[in-house]
Amino acid sequence: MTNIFDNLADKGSVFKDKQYLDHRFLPDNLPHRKDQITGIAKYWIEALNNVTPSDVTIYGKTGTGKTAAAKFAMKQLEEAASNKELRIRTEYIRCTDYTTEYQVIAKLCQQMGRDVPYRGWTKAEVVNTFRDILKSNLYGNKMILIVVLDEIDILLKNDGDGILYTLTRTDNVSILSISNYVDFKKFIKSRVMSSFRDREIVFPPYGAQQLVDILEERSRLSFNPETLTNDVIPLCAAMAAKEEGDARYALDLLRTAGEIADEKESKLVHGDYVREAKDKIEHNKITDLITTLPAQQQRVLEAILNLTQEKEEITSGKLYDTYKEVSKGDTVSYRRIFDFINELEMLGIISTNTISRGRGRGRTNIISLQCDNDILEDALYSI
Ligand SMILES: Nc1ncnc2c1ncn2[C@@H]1O[C@H](COP(=O)(O)OP(=O)(O)OP(=O)(O)O)[C@@H](O)[C@H]1O
Repeated sequence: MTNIFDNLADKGSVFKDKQYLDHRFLPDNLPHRKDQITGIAKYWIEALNNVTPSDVTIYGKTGTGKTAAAKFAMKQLEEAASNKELRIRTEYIRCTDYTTEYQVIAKLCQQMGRDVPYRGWTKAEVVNTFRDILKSNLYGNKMILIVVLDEIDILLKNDGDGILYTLTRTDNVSILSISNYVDFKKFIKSRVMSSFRDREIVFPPYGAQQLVDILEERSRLSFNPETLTNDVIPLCAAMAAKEEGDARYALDLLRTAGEIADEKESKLVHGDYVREAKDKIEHNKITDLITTLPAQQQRVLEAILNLTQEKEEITSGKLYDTYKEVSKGDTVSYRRIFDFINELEMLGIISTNTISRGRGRGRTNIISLQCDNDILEDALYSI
């Protein structure tokens, strides 16, 4: 009997190797980021002269290549250092995974070979262990450690600026911070700012033509030859350029369009599949967002959906009445509904508009849905 996997594997694919479209893949060449990578290298070159480099901060919107450029520079520095037999270490931490100072320092200790638990010790014990590791490497040349803190804004928001205080007060440590927000320094108090004299590098959004270059390079690695029709890459690039020049979104569009071609058993990826891919990505994004909302918030959305389908004008009073019906007695207070409305508006799922009813009759907030009814319905009823 033939194995079920043989049949599926035989179907053929437009992909040669899909891993090259994965977010985690680090290409050997990053088009249009030479200036930024050279910018990092100009500060880090100090390490090759056995001097601790200045701290560096890189800013840019999502998908502008900050992580990729930082990792690329790390690899290059390690290579250059190994040729010179210098003791330079670079350590990368994603602050969405390690959200407190304790966790970051513990992770650094672990990455440098010391078994430190993620809880149970005091902060002082972890920090002392970290400093010991750095000192114990101090024979011959000193060891320079470059710590890359990706999405540092999350860490600072969650746990304050203690991490920067500790790292800036540890000898031979240089920090590279990566942030999506230019104003992340509002989380840093002056006692820390005085020793955190960072150099800043900005990553601008990619333009459509730059995204074409990036996609062309990645598609050569990941797709079989002559499987993309001419309009596919320019379309992905144009759509992603509109979404604030986000290369990650451009790659997602390209990969999803390829997957749609495989699903349809087509030997070619067509422009139409890119449009389908856009809807599919949007659909998945909204579904993910809605399915992870707290249950009461989902009931509020269900009430908004019901009223929208009945073509009702949605005021907060009417919404609260419908919400009570939907949630069958298990309700939150009328006041709490306003917090929910604000949160849903921040997520971009709904919008509110204040209108005046005419003299003496006050002002009313009208709520409207900002996402497709069908997508919302699918998401709410799939929970
Ligand atoms: N110049 C480039 N050449 C090739 N691929 C790129 C380039 N810039 C970004 N990419 C790719 O786009 C994706 C997103 O890039 P990256 O993660 O570096 O963005 P980011 O700015 O760190 O985004 P975020 O702030 O969301 O973390 C990755 O898969 C990366 O390999």
